[in-house]
Amino acid sequence: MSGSQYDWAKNIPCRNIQIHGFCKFEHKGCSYNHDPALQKGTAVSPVGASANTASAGESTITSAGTNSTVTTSSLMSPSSQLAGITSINSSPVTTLSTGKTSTFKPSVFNQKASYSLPTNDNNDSANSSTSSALNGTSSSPIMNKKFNLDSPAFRPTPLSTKFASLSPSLDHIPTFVPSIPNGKTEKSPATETATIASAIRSNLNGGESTSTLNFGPGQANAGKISNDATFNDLGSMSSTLTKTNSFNPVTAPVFTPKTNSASDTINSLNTNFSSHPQPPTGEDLFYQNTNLYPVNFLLYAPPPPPHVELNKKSNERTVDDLFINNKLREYLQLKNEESLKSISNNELDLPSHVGQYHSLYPIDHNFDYSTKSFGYVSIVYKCMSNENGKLYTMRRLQNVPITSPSVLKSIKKWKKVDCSNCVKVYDVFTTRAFNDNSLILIYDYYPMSLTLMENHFMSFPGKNPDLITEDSLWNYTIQLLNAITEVNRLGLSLGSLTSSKIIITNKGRIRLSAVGINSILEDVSKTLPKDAKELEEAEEDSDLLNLGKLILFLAKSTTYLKAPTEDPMEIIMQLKFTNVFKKMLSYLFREDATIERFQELVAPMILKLANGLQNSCDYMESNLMGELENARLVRLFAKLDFISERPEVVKDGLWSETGERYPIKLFKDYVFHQIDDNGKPVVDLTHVINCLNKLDAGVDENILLVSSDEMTCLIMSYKQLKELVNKSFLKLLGKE
Ligand SMILES: Nc1ncnc2c1ncn2[C@@H]1O[C@H](COP(=O)(O)OP(=O)(O)OP(=O)(O)O)[C@@H](O)[C@H]1O
Repeated sequence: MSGSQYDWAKNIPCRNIQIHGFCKFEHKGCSYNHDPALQKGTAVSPVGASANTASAGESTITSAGTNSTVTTSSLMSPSSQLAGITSINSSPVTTLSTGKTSTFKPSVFNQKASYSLPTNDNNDSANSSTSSALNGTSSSPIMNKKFNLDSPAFRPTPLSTKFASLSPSLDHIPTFVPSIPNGKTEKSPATETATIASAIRSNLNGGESTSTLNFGPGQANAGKISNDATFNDLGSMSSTLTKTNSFNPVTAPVFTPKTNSASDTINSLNTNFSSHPQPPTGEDLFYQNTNLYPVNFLLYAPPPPPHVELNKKSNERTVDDLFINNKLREYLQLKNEESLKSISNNELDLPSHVGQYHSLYPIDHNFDYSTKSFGYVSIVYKCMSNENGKLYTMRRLQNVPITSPSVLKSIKKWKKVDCSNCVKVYDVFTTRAFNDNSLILIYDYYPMSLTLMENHFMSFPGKNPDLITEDSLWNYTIQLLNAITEVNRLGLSLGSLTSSKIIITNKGRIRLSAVGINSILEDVSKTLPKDAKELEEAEEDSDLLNLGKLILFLAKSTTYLKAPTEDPMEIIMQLKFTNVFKKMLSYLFREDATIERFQELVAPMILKLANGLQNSCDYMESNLMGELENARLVRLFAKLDFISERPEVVKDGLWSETGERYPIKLFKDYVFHQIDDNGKPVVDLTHVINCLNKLDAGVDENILLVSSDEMTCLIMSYKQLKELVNKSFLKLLGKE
């Protein structure tokens, strides 16, 4: 390589040094300049070469609480190194660790990180240096000769003339318009672009613009854009904006989430069986499936994933274990949800009140009113008493010919029935509130109940009919025997037992749902001209026989009868159940059957049932115990909140933040307002419950309480805190 040939390069900094930090051809003939003085301040500094990064190895990240000193180079990503981060400092705070999350690090928010970004000057100078070299503005005469401003520019020959006439200005470049599918209205690209732009603008401006977008069904103004499939995505995106901007809490429709929960199933049944199904309104369509999940039942205690549950050691607990069993909780919450359902009176043309009862809500699942269990159309509502605010079930029998109030007298005796297998009856009266002559009976309300008929023979969305097994039939028999025994003891008779008048109020728990009606209707029928023979036949059936008929009806539905017959004994012989069961069932059809003898017959099974019930009681009690502990903590929460941050005593030096009760405020910060190393809030229920339990017990364990500005640090024991809390609370009550 001749020295004179590459003389022009001797003032140009070598790019190898700029890029790699060194040039391996420096002494092997590279003609570019390797002088460090010239390199500095010209191009982007290579890693480790700048003054900033030279000190990087000494800078530290001081993690509050851990006091760890870590070299920046080991922590920083290459990009941050390039960005020249020198140090992230925060004042170190040492705290006492009382658990895995009990390190309070308020200082993390106050970290003042100093960043040293590469300056534009450097880049500019590098660029200018490079470009000057390329543009030949250096003093090299050779560059001037080879490549200068006067050199002809490269102009590619256009392949087509399509764009030749277009202006190079950005404003004049046409928008890309995808080909329009068949059948779609064609719009000029310019119109579309303008319309989209105006639509977005109108949405962003809170819909002030005159152009309207229609993104959801039921919107009054069906805009022109919404019909165009090209804008569907844009529409769905912008609909959020429109909805948010135009939301008015006063006029907004009440949102009822559509869920897959059991209660929803029941709800949907109401719709499915309705004889006059209502077409969904625009709002219904809009809201449907917006919330596929039931109300946030798991918001505060999600169940652990199955693998965690499986691998849990006997001494380990999850947050889930601190609360009532999830399935039980969900079930109870669904019941609560069902109890709270309501409907506007106008919607179903229901009276606003019937006597002292108001807020009627139909709970029938079967809207086929042609089936008349009692010879009259019967409709069941949930209602609320104006007297005590409790929920009740109102059964309405339409057009019962009651001529005298004396026919209602029998209810007095029925009110005395206090049996766990009978729904308690409270009241009976007649009303014209429904614009007819209705007989009303008021019963206890059991949310989410299904009749035996519904449970075993009907399928609802999300629920198939439950299988009838020998065990379930024993269960029903014994529970109904209990009801019969109690009713007979009071000198009453149940009359016919039908599967649609027995409700399942809990797993395997059944209750007679329409007690007393038969007695009233019998008295009513006595006031009417009646065939004497009919009356005789009605008297024949004993409660035991009625029980036998019901159990036989349920049992025979499980078996295919080879020889269809009406004779109960023959049917029982064909059943595929144990002989003990068959013996029990056939006894119910004997004329000499007595309750006492029947009770003896089923005694072993009663013991089995009693065992199951006691186990169930124990399970419920253990859940109750857990909730008892939670209730204790709720009271403690309330106590703490009653004491701290009271506005009326803020001027009281002793009570306010800087006064005697200051540790309580700091303790609340310690429990609820911790943040982790990254400044993220620590949401750890275990920590909260640990701390509150220790406070409640007043343990002799010290904690460090630090104010958020780190100006105050207190070391206190839970014992001292408990004394302070109690003292403050008594003072608040004026008892100190
Ligand atoms: N005390 C009650 N508490 C809660 N729900 C009840 C109560 N009594 C009845 N129900 C519910 O009301 C609904 C209607 O009950 P009803 O006795 O009218 O049954 P049905 O199948 O409609 O019978 P029918 O065809 O004879 O009218 C059932 O789903 C039942 O579970």
